[in-house]
Amino acid sequence: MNDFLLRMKSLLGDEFDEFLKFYNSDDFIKGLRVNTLKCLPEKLCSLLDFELKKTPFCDEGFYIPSDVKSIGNNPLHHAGAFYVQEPSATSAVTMLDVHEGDYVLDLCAAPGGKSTQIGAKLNGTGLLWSNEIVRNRANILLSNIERMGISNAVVSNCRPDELCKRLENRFDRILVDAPCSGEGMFRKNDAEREWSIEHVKSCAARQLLILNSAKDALKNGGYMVYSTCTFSKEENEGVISRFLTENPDFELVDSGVTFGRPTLDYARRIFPMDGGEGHFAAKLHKKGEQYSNYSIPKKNNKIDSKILDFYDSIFIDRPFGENIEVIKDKIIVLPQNYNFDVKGLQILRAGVILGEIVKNRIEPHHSAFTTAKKENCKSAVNFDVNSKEIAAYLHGEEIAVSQDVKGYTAVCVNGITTGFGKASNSRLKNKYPKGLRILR
Ligand SMILES: C[S@@+](CC[C@H](N)C(=O)[O-])C[C@H]1O[C@@H](n2cnc3c(N)ncnc32)[C@H](O)[C@@H]1O
Repeated sequence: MNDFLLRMKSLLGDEFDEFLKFYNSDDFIKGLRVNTLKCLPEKLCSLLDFELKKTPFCDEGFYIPSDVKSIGNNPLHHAGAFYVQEPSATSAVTMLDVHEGDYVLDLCAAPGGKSTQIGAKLNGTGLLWSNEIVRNRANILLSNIERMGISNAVVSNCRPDELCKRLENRFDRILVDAPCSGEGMFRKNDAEREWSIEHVKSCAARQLLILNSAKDALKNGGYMVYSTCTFSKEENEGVISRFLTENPDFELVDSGVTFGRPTLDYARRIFPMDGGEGHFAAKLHKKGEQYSNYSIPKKNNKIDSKILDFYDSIFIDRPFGENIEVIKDKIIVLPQNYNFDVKGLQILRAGVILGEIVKNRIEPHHSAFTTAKKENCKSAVNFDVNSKEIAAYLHGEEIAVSQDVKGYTAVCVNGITTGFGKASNSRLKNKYPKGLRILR
């Protein structure tokens, strides 16, 4: 038996044999989370051709049958109706208990499973700040935030210490889904061959550093969830115990959930026997009274009437608000609550790109259409998830539309915005970004 399994045996005692059954099987536990910004669970269940079964870890989480293949190519996935997410990975945001209006920082956010879950909970209110230290992973995070239609997010590519010093006392809730030794993923990718106690210890040290950075950005009275997808006690319990010793102004609190099993009284561990591949999460409270969010002075910046005309020519009721700024060639609608001094920080996106200025003209941006609801689009075409038209659109082809559809037009799958095209003479020119298209 290898060192990893020996440790699991001592951790699990009588339950080890049950764990081994999962470990030795090729069928791993698969799931998805419905994105309530774009679709309700009942609607998704009625549109997919396989059965969804609820998980215990979050209201929007479902198991999918292990033989379901290529779900990422489903048009509803392209439309952001759901996020493919290992079921127990949704537990940490449930424990964070985000409320509408909260300012939430997700410090280790790529590829964005938990950030997009937080974004749905905020439902366009408050602010989501998603940070990822690795640049190419931050780009993937951004693309998922766009696909899931989150209008009130900031995506940054910063070191946690640099970022949190600049954002001192600004957040009601912080998630630290820390880089870890990933033991909960071993069954999937045989990474246990790379397992070593030195790696576990270096992950634990790095996690403590990240938590000690994150604490500065949390308001007094705020809550922080630390989570990993590993089983080792040097990470998880070890990191939480050391953090609490070093920071007496923090306490471990009961998150009120019943999934998985308790550890350190209030933290939760999830093993495959509990219905997920494996997760650990602990909720911390920063003592003190919580003060309310800064009131945002209404900006009186004069917006060029050409920009407003463009906005109104494509969307109804200015769905992303009017906090508009032109940065280089991009017209950006910033989140309403974006009042941060970001000089020197690597910000990839704040809010929604409404359009780009190309040779004195304004062209709409893909993310504006994925974020708007169909009802807010002046022109929209709608196709069924199984239609040949939506398949053609996602492949990058031109599609036939009725004669009366004209100009920039949202393309929807069963009423959910996926992208856009430009219509004339009964044809819709494809504007689905090349990097997102399904290859033949
Ligand atoms: C467990 S993953 C996050 C998964 C993400 N929360 C989700 O739900 O999709 C941890 C992330 O931490 C990032 N990371 C690696 N080293 C880091 C460091 N020193 N500080 C902060 N983040 C780091 C990794 O690039 C990775 O994207």
